[in-house]
Amino acid sequence: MNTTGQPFIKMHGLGNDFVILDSRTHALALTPDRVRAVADRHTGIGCDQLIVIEPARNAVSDAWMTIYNPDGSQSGACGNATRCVAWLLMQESGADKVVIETVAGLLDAERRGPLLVAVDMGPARLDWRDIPLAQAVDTLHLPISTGALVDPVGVSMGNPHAVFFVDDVEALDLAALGPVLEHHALFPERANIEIAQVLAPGRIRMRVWERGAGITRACGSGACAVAVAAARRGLMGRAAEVVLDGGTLAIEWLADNHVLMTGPVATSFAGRLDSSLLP
Ligand SMILES: N[C@H](CCC[C@H](N)C(=O)O)C(=O)O
Repeated sequence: MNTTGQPFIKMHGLGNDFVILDSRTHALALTPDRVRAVADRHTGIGCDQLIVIEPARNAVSDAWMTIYNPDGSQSGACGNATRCVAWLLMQESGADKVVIETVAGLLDAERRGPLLVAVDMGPARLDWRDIPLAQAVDTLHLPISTGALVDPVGVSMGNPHAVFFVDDVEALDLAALGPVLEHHALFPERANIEIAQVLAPGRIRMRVWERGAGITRACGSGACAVAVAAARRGLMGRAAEVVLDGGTLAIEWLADNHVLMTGPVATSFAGRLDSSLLP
């Protein structure tokens, strides 16, 4: 039983799972290699993202959050982890509202139930420069295709997404198509790839190939991107129930262009990292 290593908490949002570290209490020095070691599901703890809660960097936020993919890359957004970190901070303070800051901006989060959290994920970025894309194109119809996936919508929620609308998300080989599209030349910072199928008015099914992580059971920023893309394409209104492999998120694209995401959080276990993973 490791009693001296860096403490961690394992949490998930609809099966999108996280190792959460806290540098406010235990200073740590992460490198891409150490992120990969912790995230490895065979030789490490295993997670879709490694999250670090850091001291707030200004008076308007409660904490800073850094997001690492299991390949060691960083991301500007992680919706499911934001709900989990917000929940931890609210459990700590007893507050029902917190502000989390990331490299992409400030995120307001609010408790909606004992294990239910709403996050204002910030504005949808729709200009090609903000996705970012390698050239000036209409983000409502990106000029790329791979196999049966054609004509996606580009959206950033602080991280890049390409949303493809399809007739049946179960019929596509996302494991084969995802990595090709993630690394497409149109995406200088790569992209998260979503395939989405309208089930009914206000209800949409999606699956995701996450940048730097592969297929995950849920993607909060991806669900926001899908809801915005569907509204922009006129496929539904500005509120949607987004059904992911791991469960359902409620998304609303607000009149001020911010996107509100509401969904559950869950704790799995806590422990301390062996020094072989994080010296
Ligand atoms: N792979 C994503 C980060 C995690 C996003 C996802 N887990 C979420 O809940 O938003 C990226 O590189 O932008």
